[in-house]
Amino acid sequence: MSTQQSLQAFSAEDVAKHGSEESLWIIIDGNVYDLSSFQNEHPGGKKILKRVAGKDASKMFWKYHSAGILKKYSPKLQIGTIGSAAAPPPALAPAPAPQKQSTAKEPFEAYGDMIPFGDPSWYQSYYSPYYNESHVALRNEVREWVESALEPNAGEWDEKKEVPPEIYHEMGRRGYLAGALGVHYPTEYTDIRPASVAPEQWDHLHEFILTDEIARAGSGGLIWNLLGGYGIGAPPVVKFATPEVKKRVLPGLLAGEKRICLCITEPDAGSDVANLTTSAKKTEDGKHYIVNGEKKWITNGIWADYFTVAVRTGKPGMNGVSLLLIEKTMPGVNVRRMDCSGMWSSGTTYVTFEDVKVPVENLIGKEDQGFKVIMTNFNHERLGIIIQANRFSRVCYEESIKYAHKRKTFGKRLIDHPVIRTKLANMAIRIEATHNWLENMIFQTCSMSEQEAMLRLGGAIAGLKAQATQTFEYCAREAAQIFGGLSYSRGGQGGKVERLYREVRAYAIPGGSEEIMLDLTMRQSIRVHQVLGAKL
Ligand code: HEM
Repeated sequence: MSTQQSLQAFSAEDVAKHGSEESLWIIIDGNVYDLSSFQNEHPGGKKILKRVAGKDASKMFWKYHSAGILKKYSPKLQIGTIGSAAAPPPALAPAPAPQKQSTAKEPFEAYGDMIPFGDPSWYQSYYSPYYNESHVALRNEVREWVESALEPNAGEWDEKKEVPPEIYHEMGRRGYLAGALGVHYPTEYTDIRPASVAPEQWDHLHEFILTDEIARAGSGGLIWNLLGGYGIGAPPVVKFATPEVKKRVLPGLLAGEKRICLCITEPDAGSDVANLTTSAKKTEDGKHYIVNGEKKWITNGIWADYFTVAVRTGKPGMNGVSLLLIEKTMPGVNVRRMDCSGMWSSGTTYVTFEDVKVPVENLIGKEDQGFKVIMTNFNHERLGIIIQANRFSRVCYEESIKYAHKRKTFGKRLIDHPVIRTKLANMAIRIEATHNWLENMIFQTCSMSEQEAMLRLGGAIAGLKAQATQTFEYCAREAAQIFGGLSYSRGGQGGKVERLYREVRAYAIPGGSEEIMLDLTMRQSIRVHQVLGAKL
């Protein structure tokens, strides 16, 4: 295995001497790869490599692969570069770190590959009122990690239905878990600090950037593995658990050493939360609850140490619901993996509670007032879904525009066909509309109290969720059409699009289905605006 340190400088003539099966070297973009051993395991076949042995194979390589392949295989196969310097290849070069202060008058330097609409506009040197240099620094830090450690492996992990636990620990060590709670950065429960942002500066825009950049790996399964259970299961504990429980539970959770999930949905109660039936009956001595019931589609359940569970402690309807922190070590907690059409590495789980004895100290918030706790979770949960769905739409668009520049049909590139440009434009206009509204909403949450945001933004965020998931569905479909057969087989150039297409429903249904969201948009906005003075 070669490392970046041991790269050597070669000339084209040196490479030409290795043009046989016994010693098979090729050049891609000025870098030299030794494929002598790899040729037998090359998924595209051995013969095709022999044809370019000893030569510059850049054109052929880019015809059949996307950039992630080089990132994944370079450490193993790259032995040098053409010319003098043994600099890291472009695909592995660390992201430039422009650190200019932004004001509404001065945009940041361009970042990323500048594909039109391929990144949020403030990455591409457009003016924005929202961001400062700490956002730039975090963006660069996260992107570097995602591009080197996550994106090249996302497909493999999804097929295996498992992300190495080390990656989750790394989320903790980097302070990303602590920064993903929809609240201030909780320095009171952890000594971990993010590398690029002072904890007191950390705001909802940082969390937005963190989620958006991780979503760029193009796998809902991966991002739900890392943030799916935690991002909705941990905030109620942070906000409403007793000080003793917080002290005992939070340090391990924030460090990524322990895992948590949120259990609300049941086989018979999804968006209709007020009708859940999992029961929690108090023992006669008043010291415990005995919990019985089933929870379904629980993200991360199979790996969870803690379960934030909605239970019925009182009368029917929303005023009889409470939240309990149930622990894996308590007898009677059982989990089994569910088979779903997508999100494979997210660990979708069926959880059963059978006579689980839970100390009353594990109550989160007040008895029978769990519905309020659940309500305070919604904006954060939905904004997370929106951020991810919109970046996935962008990934579909970005993959498509790149592919459209290399694939030729009827004698010209796809991008030269007006029908393909129209498809790309229809994707881009939806993505940009969603992103701009999303930035505005997150900016509001930075400025409003949580209570105010819950009341005033609930309707708009519900509408934005519907818009984001409809956009995702649209973009996944259009990208699949552009990729043709490549989006129907798993892996390879259309791999991200194939996977994302299967993940669309995981965004349009949970966290409030599109139908419920659209209705809520109007119901809640009308109610709030009547209070604010709308004459209707
Ligand atoms: C560093 C060198 C190379 C590596 C690491 C590599 C790796 C791979 C991998 C992992 C795949 C599976 C599909 C995917 O995940 O994209 C693949 C497919 C393929 N490769 Fe390569 N490859 C290399 C060079 C080349 C070259 C130079 C050619 C052509 C001369 C080539 C032609 C193909 C073809 C035709 C496929 C099948 C594409 C399809 O299924 O549509 N590869 N390669």
